[in-house]
Amino acid sequence: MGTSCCRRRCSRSIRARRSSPSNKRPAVKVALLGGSFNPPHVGHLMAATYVHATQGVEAVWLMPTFHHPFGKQLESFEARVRMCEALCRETSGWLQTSLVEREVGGGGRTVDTLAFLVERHPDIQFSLIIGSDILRDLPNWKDFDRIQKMAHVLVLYRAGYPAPDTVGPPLAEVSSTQVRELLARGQEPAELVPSGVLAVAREAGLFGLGAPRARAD
Ligand SMILES: Nc1ncnc2c1ncn2[C@@H]1O[C@H](COP(=O)(O)OP(=O)(O)OP(=O)(O)O)[C@@H](O)[C@H]1O
Ligand SMILES: O=C(O)c1ccc[n+]([C@@H]2O[C@H](COP(=O)([O-])O)[C@@H](O)[C@H]2O)c1
Repeated sequence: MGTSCCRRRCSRSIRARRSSPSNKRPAVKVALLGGSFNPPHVGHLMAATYVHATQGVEAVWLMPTFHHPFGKQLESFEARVRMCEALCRETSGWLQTSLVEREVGGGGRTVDTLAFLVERHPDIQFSLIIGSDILRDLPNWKDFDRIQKMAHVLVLYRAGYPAPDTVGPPLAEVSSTQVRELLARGQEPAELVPSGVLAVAREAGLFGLGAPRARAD
């Protein structure tokens, strides 16, 4: 999948729109869900599904970070992309994985990614999904005001992080941190991570999976 695929799919709908007799058709709407995805989990899937089901967007693009702006230590970009692609396979095709953050490079700031996407896809109207836990970090984001000019920002209510002006009901109480902690204890987070994502993680030996476990005796 990846960016090229997002471009292909969107180009198709854009071409269809351009060949339409009316040029008053609304823009193609795409919601972006950026994240570490270390690993992706059912909370990401629920967030994307909620937005696709209620916000009138044709597609949701997962944008795994290439360089995390705050320097989080993560599994490799390629491995996280493969896990995101496995998450996307849980849907009928409206959820796609974008490699754009690798293409943009730099410090991994969302404003730069968004500016790049807006220029590349002038016919797409972007919205940006963030969970309400992110609100406390926003003062440290680069140019959040500019982000709001380029995209409609949708703040989803992440369970445990109530805030004013969130959209929708509280979403699943699950995090990648919790998943990593379970894996580190040798527990299978089968109820929190789709099996296809876990299969990719296992096959690639991510999060210590498949590594020899220390014996207590
Ligand atoms: N359970 C959830 N409900 C709603 N939004 C979520 C949920 N989990 C993640 N998100 C949102 O998805 C985006 C990407 O999240 P990220 O990949 O950092 O996952 P995370 O679970 O927060 O990871 P970590 O525990 O490693 O910090 C963020 O905007 C975050 O708020
Ligand atoms: O643009 C910024 O300054 C900025 C600072 C921190 C995080 N972000 C983005 O926010 C998204 C969620 O980040 P995180 O740490 O919750 O995985 C991800 O796409 C990051 O690139 C963006």
